[in-house]
Amino acid sequence: MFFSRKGDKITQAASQALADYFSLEPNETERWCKLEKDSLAITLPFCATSQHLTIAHYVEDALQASGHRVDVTVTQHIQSAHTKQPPIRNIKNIIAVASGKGGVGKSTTAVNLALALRQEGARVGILDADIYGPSIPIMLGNPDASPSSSDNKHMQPLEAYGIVANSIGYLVPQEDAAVWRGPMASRALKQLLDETLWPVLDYLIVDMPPGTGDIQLTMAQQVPLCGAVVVTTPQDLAVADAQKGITMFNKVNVPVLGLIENMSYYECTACGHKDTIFSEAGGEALADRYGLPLLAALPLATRLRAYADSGEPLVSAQPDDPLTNTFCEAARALSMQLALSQPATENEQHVKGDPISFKPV
Ligand SMILES: Nc1ncnc2c1ncn2[C@@H]1O[C@H](COP(=O)(O)OP(=O)(O)OP(=O)(O)O)[C@@H](O)[C@H]1O
Repeated sequence: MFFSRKGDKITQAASQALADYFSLEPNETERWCKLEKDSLAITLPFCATSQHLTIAHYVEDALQASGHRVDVTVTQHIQSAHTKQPPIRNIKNIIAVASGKGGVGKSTTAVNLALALRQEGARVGILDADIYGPSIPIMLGNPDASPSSSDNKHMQPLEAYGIVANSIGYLVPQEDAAVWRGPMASRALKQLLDETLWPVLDYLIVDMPPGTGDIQLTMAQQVPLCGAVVVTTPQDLAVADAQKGITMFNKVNVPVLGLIENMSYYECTACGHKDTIFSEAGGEALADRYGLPLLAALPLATRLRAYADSGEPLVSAQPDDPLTNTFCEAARALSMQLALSQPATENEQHVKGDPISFKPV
């Protein structure tokens, strides 16, 4: 009895410390804590590897302050969110990255976000469904590659920088795909999803075609999406289109997990002056209007474009760059938002294990 009451106190104090750390309620963090003899195991339901040590020390200090000397370990386990559509083999969570307007930096954001999720310890894939301009192959440095197939029915995804990828751009010349009508485009997306031999993935990021027309709507309906991220610039025109994107996802009951404002400002590399080229705070205002988290406000930065063009995105090429840190913060916030806002499914039968030919990265 004595021990169980003491154990309860330790778990309560740890839940409170975690709640303080993440600005949550203790009833949300209690289930992450498990007391085993003299140590406390915390299992986060989202990816945040870069924070594990800090969190462990934070909770240890809080426990010590309340008179408990306990070793704390932190790990993470990402579950599948429940979706209406049947899940895809081996993929726990599919997240669309979308934009109402073209050219706002959706693909650049999608690929860096995917790599940031990977840096935070998640197993990640990216599916480039942007039929109008599939740019992921260039950004991953393998534009001339194509997925191999041993049975002419299934494709091996390509691997780059610790993530796996498939793209319409690996399969058909861009001028062919760009003139596809809606049904062909959405059939192609479904095929890419179903016929790729995905290894076990915590997250598959889908880079959607820009816009909010029939093609995008059908795609959003056909894929078991557990959420979407909408990318916009602060400019009124882009924000108005991003708003249409939010409405589109609401229509098909896909929760928007957050917004990313890209090209928020330009900081002069010579004098440090900040210029808000595409207007100011449009993304923030949109996030406030819809009660959505603003996951990041990214500057217009030459190196973000240059690394993407060179075939190794910034997050992979420059792990210590402050912008990489911004992407990692956005990745942790996105992962946490998904874990806390959606019920996880009890049934993970679709997670079968990695294909024999795949060596986990
Ligand atoms: N924050 C940024 N700083 C500098 N350049 C950027 C930034 N974001 C994107 N770019 C550049 O802007 C161009 C368009 O970006 P990207 O292809 O990611 O946009 P998109 O929204 O996916 O476009 P599309 O509508 O064609 O799909 C690219 O050349 C990219 O390198």
